[in-house]
Amino acid sequence: MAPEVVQPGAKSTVVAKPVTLPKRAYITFLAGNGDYVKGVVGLAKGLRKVKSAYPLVVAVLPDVPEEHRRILENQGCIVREIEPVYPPENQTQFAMAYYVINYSKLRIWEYVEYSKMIYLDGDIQVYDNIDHLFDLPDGHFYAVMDCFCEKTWSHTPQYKIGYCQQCPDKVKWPGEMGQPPSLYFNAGMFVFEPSLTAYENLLKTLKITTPTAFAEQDFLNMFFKDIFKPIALAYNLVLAMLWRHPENVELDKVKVVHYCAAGSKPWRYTGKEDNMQREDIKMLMEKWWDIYNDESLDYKKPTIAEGEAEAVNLQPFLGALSEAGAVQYVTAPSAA
Ligand SMILES: O=c1ccn([C@@H]2O[C@H](COP(=O)(O)OP(=O)(O)O)[C@@H](O)[C@H]2O)c(=O)[nH]1
Ligand SMILES: OC[C@H]1O[C@H](O[C@@H]2[C@@H](O)[C@H](O)[C@@H](O)[C@H](O)[C@@H]2O)[C@H](O)[C@@H](O)[C@H]1O
Ligand SMILES: [Mn+2]
Repeated sequence: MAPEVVQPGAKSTVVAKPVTLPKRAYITFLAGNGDYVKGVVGLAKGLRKVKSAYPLVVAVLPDVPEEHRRILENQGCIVREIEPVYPPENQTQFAMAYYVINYSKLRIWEYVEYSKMIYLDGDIQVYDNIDHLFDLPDGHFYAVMDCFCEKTWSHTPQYKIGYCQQCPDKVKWPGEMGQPPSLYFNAGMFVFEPSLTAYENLLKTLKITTPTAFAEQDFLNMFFKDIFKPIALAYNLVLAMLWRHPENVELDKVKVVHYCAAGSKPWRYTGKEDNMQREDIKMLMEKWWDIYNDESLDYKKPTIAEGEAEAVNLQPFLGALSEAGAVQYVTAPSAA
């Protein structure tokens, strides 16, 4: 039925098309039946504590057990299964053997129902609201610069000569070694726009790219080199920065902490590894556990109050109306 046309002078109650705001979400990645699920529960509760306005999507590999998926759904997460992504056959020695599964992160570019997403590793915690990052201009890949000083980098020329992008003047890049490395981001946190074109290009390019030590992190740095825009360290404190570049860190201004240093996963913390007895590390462990153990931060399913039930029942009707396309006018006889 064609929508009635408003007669001039008639009063009309416009039932306008519900405005669909561009969808945004945080997203993380979970693999295996081990203890990283604790990291994701902590992240979900941390985002709730800072009153983020957006949901947390969890891209899970098929090997994540039903029980873990239930735990995450009961924490308000949107759990979505993804197929693994493997790099081409290779003899590469990854910095950590398990990095091979991290290529599966590439699946998140397929979530085009979201206009913009913020990816966060499961070993990350958000201590201040960072929703404003969703408003960064489109067309770029935003992430925080990494550090090359940990032993995990010992295979690289920059480590061998003591060069790090966090302090480029301390040990200068020698001219005889050509150009210094391009700015390089840590792939534990980034702001991106899902896109099927980018997704297809990522998978196609991966097939012809020789894997390297930092797996998908190296690959993403190569792929997004031209549109990568560094954002402040406060948005992804790679823990090693505390002892490698303390002059660059203002801990009380840090909004996001990335527990990626050896021995720093809070749910596995023993304090035995190098630097794990530092006072700032012990404080950050306590901060993480305070949120993880805080039951007041557990997800509570929204209940529909009696009166709202009617409104909620209207939704399908309004939805159908909006499906009809044109703005609907419901004319009422003129009061005059
Ligand atoms: O057994 C694993 C290993 C990794 N991950 C996911 O992959 C991310 C990247 O791995 P990790 O954070 O351990 O790398 P790091 O940042 O420590 O180098 C993790 O944060 C998790 O989200 C996972 O779910 N299960
Ligand atoms: O698969 C490669 C991983 O590479 C990165 O971790 C590294 C990196 O941060 C180094 O700079 C540290 O020295 C190291 O400890 C840490 O593990 C990302 O955090 C992770 O999400 C993932 O991409
Ligand atoms: Mn990590």
